[in-house]
Amino acid sequence: MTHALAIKNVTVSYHGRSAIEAIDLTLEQGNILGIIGPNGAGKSTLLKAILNLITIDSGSINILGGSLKENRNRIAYVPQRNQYDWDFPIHVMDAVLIGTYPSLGIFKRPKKSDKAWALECLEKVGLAQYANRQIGELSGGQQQRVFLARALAQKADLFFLDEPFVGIDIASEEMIVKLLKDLRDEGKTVVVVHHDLSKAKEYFDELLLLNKQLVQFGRPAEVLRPEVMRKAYESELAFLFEAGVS
Ligand SMILES: Nc1ncnc2c1ncn2[C@@H]1O[C@H](COP(=O)(O)OP(=O)(O)OP(=O)(O)O)[C@@H](O)[C@H]1O
Repeated sequence: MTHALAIKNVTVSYHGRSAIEAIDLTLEQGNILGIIGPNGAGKSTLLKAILNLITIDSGSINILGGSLKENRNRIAYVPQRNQYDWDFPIHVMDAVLIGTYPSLGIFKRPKKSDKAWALECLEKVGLAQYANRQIGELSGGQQQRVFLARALAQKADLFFLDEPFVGIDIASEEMIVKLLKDLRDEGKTVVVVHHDLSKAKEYFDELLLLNKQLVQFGRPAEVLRPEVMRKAYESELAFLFEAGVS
């Protein structure tokens, strides 16, 4: 089976300062990977590099055995919630239907079957009854579930989510985790940028601990060891102690 991701020696910098350095990673399909690390560790940068949203200085990134361009239709991306304009007037159903556009073509009207599939995806996230609401009227957790429904509508094989649990209620978080595990059980791959370490063991099959460089990659039990975590969080802890927080 081809790898979900094969990242070789990837470095990215902004204005001459490196944000991630020499990252190597091979991820098998059928896993949920959590990308963790302190603030400014380069987690979002790595995700953007994989998705070709920023240019890499060096290295190579292979997705599902090919380039991003070749596999674009097999990839779904849920950005951070704060990257959306929630006042933009769009119905929940239409937001999900956008997920079917790769097969639909952007100027074609959705068919009955597209609408039925979008509704099914909304059902999976428990929001079918909100199909005709404006998206701005929903709670943060519901909005995040709509965007997961949109990703599901895409029928992707590889899902990327950037901080999906920030500012959402616990019921939505649990529902999203369950859906991600269902996707994994179907053989799909899920990559999540995440900063709350307390649930990391429960949520992820693999963890990538980042602090500009790759500190550790492996099973949560291997990565979440104090001596490993200290390597990544040392400077953050030193800062907190200096600031008088204990
Ligand atoms: N557009 C940009 N221009 C310049 N520097 C940037 C830009 N985006 C990120 N950086 C810098 O690159 C480094 C990595 O940032 P990044 O957002 O990838 O980290 P992160 O681990 O996702 O952080 P956080 O957990 O705080 O969201 C940081 O030092 C950040 O200030």
